[in-house]
Amino acid sequence: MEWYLIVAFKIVEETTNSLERVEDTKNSVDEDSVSNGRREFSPVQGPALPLLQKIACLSSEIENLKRDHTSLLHHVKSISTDSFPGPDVLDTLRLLNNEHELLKKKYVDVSSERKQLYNEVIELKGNIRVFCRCRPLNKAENANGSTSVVEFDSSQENELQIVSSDSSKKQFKFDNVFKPEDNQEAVFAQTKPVVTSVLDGYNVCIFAYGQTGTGKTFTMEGTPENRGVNYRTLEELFRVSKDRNGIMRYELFVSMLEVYNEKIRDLLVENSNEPPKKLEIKQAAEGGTQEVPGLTEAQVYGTEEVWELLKSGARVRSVGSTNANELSSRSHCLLRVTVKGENLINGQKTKSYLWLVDLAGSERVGKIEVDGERLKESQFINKSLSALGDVISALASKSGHIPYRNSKLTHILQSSLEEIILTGIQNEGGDCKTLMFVQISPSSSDLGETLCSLNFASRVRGIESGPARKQSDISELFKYKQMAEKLKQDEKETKKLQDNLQSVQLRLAAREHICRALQEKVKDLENQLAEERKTRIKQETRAFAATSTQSTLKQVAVKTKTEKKPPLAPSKMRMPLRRISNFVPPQSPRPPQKKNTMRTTMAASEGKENTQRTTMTAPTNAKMLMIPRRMSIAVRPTPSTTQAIQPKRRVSIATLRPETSSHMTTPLHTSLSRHQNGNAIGRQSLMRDPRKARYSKLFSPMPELNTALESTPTAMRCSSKFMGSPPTQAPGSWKPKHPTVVALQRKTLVWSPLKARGMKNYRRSLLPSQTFN
Ligand SMILES: Nc1ncnc2c1ncn2[C@@H]1O[C@H](COP(=O)(O)OP(=O)(O)OP(=O)(O)O)[C@@H](O)[C@H]1O
Repeated sequence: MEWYLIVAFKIVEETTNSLERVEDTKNSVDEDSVSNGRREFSPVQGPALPLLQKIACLSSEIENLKRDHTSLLHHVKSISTDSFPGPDVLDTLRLLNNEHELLKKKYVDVSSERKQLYNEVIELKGNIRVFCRCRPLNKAENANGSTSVVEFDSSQENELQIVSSDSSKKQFKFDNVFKPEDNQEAVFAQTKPVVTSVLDGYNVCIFAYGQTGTGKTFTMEGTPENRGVNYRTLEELFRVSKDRNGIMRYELFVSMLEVYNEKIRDLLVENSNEPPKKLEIKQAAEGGTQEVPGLTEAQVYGTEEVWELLKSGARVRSVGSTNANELSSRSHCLLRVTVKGENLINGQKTKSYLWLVDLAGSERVGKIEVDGERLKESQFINKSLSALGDVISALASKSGHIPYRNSKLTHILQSSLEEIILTGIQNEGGDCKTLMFVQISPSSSDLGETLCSLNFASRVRGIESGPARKQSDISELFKYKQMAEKLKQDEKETKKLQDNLQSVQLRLAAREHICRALQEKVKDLENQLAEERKTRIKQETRAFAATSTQSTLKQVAVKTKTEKKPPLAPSKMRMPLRRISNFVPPQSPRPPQKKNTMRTTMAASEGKENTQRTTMTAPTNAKMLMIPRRMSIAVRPTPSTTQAIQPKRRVSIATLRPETSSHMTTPLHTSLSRHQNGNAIGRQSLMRDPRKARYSKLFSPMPELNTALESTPTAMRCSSKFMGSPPTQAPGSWKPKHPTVVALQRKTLVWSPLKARGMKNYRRSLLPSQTFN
């Protein structure tokens, strides 16, 4: 602008100068002509004419120049007023400049906030997301009449049910479920948000898993008519990067490799006939990511170029024919898209990877009937897939060690499965985004494989990772961890208790076994006893018959008849033996004690050889000391090694009560006498023991018996069914007649193995306690 003004001013200046010069010339000419005119005016006027013409020309020239001058002046004037900004304009310009800077800064802030929010949305949906896609029944399946075992309930979104052969249904839920009729667009619409994260600097990994022939390659690669996730992803990346043009500058690079039999092969080599380069995974210096040195990395600028690259890579891929898929992928195919981004506003640089993985089919070797090379391939495939499962499990359980290096597949995907690495001015932390497509077949013939795949996918879906979830409530996570710890402890304790319970149950079983054996023994003994009783009754009946013939004893017989006790009830009518249990039975009530009649039963064991049982009624009165006493002794013969245990024999012995009680041979009496001899309080202490006190009462006088004894001859005194015994009977064959004595004689006398073992607790339960009545 300034030069223009300067030029204008110069022109005006020059015009003014020339005007002045012209004016000067004109004036000088006029002066000359006046002087000359005076001189030439008189007689000679001819030579003045050219000068006048010259003046006239110059005058018109002056007029022209004057006009130009005026117009130039106007022009200059207009330039100076219209073109130069005033101070207001300059102020506005300054303000606008400031505002522009502010907006730039705001944009950077908002764009990073958008990135963050977008990332959070992805994380809230799940950093590891699982989509299930079911392919339609194919021609072969339709031809052989296979039915679909997959059911989709429209009311339950993202769920599917597998109908088993027994009509039972198993339900599965995923982040998205695609039915056979869902097309490639529908599938990619749900995939898109995850994919575009890579442009924000996040690592993304998408892989397709499933049985062979279920559509993994169809989903990832697609066909020219139905392009898959790989192509659509790159198309979307180009679209978004174009949208962000001017703010972000992106560069996209594509690599394609396959892991075949645990070897890495570059699929983008120029000449596929060349021997394959040996590629290895190396830890990169920057950020510790996994790199494959020597792997072709082609920069791509447009979708068509990408499509050509994908096609050429797919052509080189190892495929083979199995009976499950004519073009079965025998390797894991990995397409890596490297995105380098630069923020044009703040200069921030990012580098992120997007892995698009078409896994080899998870097949059962037996099912697809392969052998030779195919078998070897299948083994490698299954090994690497199980390594992937292990990594996922370890991630799910937040294990300290994740076995990435167990296979080439997991090793190469390590950084994509763990954390995002951003290079440049600013590093942003965060987990990578993983999306898995679990591909299934609807056919009933693939039911087993379908269930396996769905179970694996459910396990993957169980991984709850991602900073949004982690950061959303760290205390909650800590609480869960503690709960898990407690659960582990509880489980341990439960196991311990179960072990204890088992050992107690074993001991109980052993005890019950012993108890059963003992019960059987008791039953045997009861039978023996019944036998013995029968024999005895017979003997007694015979003795009674013999005595009843004697007429001299008629009167006595009449008397005895009134006192005679009814014969013992048959064994069936007696109280049954109590069942042996492991519990101590409650104390049985004491038998009612008759006034003046005391009874005791004592069992005395004399070693293992025999067992004696003594029953007696004993008055302590001096007179009564002479009353013949009767002791019943059960004798068990010495067990011999060659003979079975003989039934014990019982003998009844009538004895005379010795002069002093100290001569009693019963255990009670022995103990009593020991007390008496030892110290004076012996008896008192004995009396304090209720059982012993009961025994001691036995030795108190019985008035009833005393009277009878006074009025009846010794041989006749006892009222019993044995009253018929002749008076001439020898003292050894004396039979008591008193009902109590007789009853005591009849009391069941049992040799119990429990007694022999000292099992006192069982005594009450095994021995009848009511035989005294
Ligand atoms: N959703 C679908 N719609 C139509 N056709 C499909 C679908 N999914 C798969 N197919 C067809 O099924 C056949 C097998 O698919 P594909 O080769 O993708 O299976 P795969 O899982 O990759 O098998 P492999 O593991 O053996 O490589 C192909 O012919 C494919 O076109």
